[in-house]
Amino acid sequence: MKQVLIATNNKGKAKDFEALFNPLGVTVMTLNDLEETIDVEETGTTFEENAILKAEEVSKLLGVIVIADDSGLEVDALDGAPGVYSARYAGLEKNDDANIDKVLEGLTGVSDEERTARFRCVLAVAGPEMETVTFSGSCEGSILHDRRGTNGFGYDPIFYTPIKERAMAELSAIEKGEISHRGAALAQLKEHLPKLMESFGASR
Ligand SMILES: O=c1[nH]c(=O)c2ncn([C@@H]3O[C@H](COP(=O)(O)OP(=O)(O)OP(=O)(O)O)[C@@H](O)[C@H]3O)c2[nH]1
Ligand SMILES: [Mg+2]
Repeated sequence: MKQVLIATNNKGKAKDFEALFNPLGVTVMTLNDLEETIDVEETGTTFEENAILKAEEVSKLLGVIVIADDSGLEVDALDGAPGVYSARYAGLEKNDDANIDKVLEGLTGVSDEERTARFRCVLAVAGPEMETVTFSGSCEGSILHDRRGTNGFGYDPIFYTPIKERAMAELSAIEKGEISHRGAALAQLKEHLPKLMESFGASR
């Protein structure tokens, strides 16, 4: 069975990747499936820097090809925040619910027209004997006034996607993958790296 290792501890991302990879006959493993605990410090100031950092460090530790994902939400009325700090916007403990509250509070009194936002995702692929490569994707939408739906993770309950006319958290994982920043970045990866897809079979 073909397998790909995603250098993430985020179970929500893992589900997104499963929906994207499983139809291709590729199973997804993440850092949560390993016995050792690996948590790379994200010291970069861009999604790209952090994605490369996570991919290269985990690949070096395990000696296999890995994909890392660095992603986040940019809200225009908040000058692009939370951006690269999306996971810890409301505090170091990474609390999705508190992060959502902080975004909603920051947008108090902001009209529907001015609530534009986007998700961004950079995927970095790193492995022994290969140059690290990156692929990016984005997904435009706007921030709702209240939570809607229970699927997904992070800011999905308050992110409205005009393409699907629903909140991201109201979409199935498959539907999310069709329009998401992660789906778009992975589509790039697949298009440009058919060779790499073959080598996923050797990564275990
Ligand atoms: O509603 C959302 N739907 C998404 O599809 C999504 N993608 C990213 N995000 C937010 O951005 C942070 C990433 O930060 P991040 O890339 O550092 O990941 P992380 O720290 O959660 O896990 P890891 O991969 O680093 O182990 C996440 O925690 C979320 O708050 C999303 N929110
Ligand atoms: Mg992180």
